[in-house]
Amino acid sequence: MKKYFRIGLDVDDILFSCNEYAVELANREYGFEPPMTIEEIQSWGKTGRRTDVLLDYYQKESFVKNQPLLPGARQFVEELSRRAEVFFVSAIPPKLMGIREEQLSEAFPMVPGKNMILGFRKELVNMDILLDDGGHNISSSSSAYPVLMRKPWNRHMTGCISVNNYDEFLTFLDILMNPMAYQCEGGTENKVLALIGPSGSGKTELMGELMKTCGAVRAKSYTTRERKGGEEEDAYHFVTPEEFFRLEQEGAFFETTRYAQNCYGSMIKDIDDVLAGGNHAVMAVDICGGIALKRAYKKRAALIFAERPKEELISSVLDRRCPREEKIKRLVSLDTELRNEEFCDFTVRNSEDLRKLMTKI
Ligand SMILES: Nc1ncnc2c1ncn2[C@@H]1O[C@H](COP(=O)(O)OP(=O)(O)OP(=O)(O)O)[C@@H](O)[C@H]1O
Ligand SMILES: Nc1nc2c(ncn2[C@@H]2O[C@H](COP(=O)(O)O)[C@@H](O)[C@H]2O)c(=O)[nH]1
Repeated sequence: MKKYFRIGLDVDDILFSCNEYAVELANREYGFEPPMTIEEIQSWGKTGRRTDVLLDYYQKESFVKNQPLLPGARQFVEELSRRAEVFFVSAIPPKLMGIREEQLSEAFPMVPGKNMILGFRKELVNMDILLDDGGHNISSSSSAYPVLMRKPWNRHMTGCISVNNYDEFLTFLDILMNPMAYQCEGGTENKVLALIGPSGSGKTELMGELMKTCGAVRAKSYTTRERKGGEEEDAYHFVTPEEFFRLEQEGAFFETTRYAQNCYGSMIKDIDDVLAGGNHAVMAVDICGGIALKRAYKKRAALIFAERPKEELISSVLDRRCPREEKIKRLVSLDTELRNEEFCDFTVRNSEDLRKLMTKI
């Protein structure tokens, strides 16, 4: 069967451990006290911090030769190869390209050598989907769907399609390849109504409307962000970053995301309790939350895109009572988020549209 999708996979920290392995070697070589952790890696290139020593490892032959294969990487590539044509897209210095080629052929014999694209100009690579952990590679990608693999060093990335692991990526691929299996339709069953859209698009307003007019009940999520001026006290469970990370470590969340440098997460029990109580569950999520909801609830999840003219979105963010830095991040991600409409089941412009939609579903 012809495989229609071309998927480009970054290699470092997608298939082989890179930053984590370098941190391990650096701690051994330099005896850092306290030991260096991957949480300290906050961006690419030299930063004037102790993590700069890591950059030397990436140039070493012995480093590339010994990078450990990440758990599940082989099965992931095998699975992808069954569904699509897989390419490796790896930024590697020219002198190390031969070693990378050997490393990839040995670990992934199912991918032909001609599908290795090695070099630093990733922005020229035009795949259907690119999976990469480098925020700069995602922002500059010419691929149709750049997907970010969430790692500590790309937490600043906002509004883009991102996944936390191989399973989430496979779900995203499935949604693209079999959209009809996920398309929300009418029926009597209560739904999970997920409002999606850029900052200021009216998600909170529409959520209030759904609660008032359709008896929908909000599944409240968790966030580490500060309550914004004028926001209701129970808009979220407002928690400290420490509390959020504790819950995350305990596996309490069924999905989490990062937005404008803050953490957000929701719990499946909160949604299921609303459904079990005989109501529609409603929540506002970013596109990553939308994908996670489709993974869990398939057709029962209605992704509703809140559309609003761009000028109004900008004006709404400028008026938001929150730190200036946060406003900038929200504005920068507007265009990326507008593109996410294509993954939603429905688009609404106002409460009138929403009321009409609710009579259909
Ligand atoms: N269609 C609309 N027309 C005019 N004003 C609107 C519209 N939708 C929302 N607003 C106003 O814009 C502001 C932002 O709306 P809202 O908080 O609902 O957006 P949001 O998508 O939840 O934003 P964020 O993700 O930033 O929290 C609010 O003051 C709201 O009253
Ligand atoms: N994936 C998830 N996204 C969430 C969740 N709670 C909120 N959000 C989305 O984050 C951004 C920012 O929210 P804001 O209230 O600070 O404007 C927005 O797109 C929300 O819809 C969640 O639990 N999971």
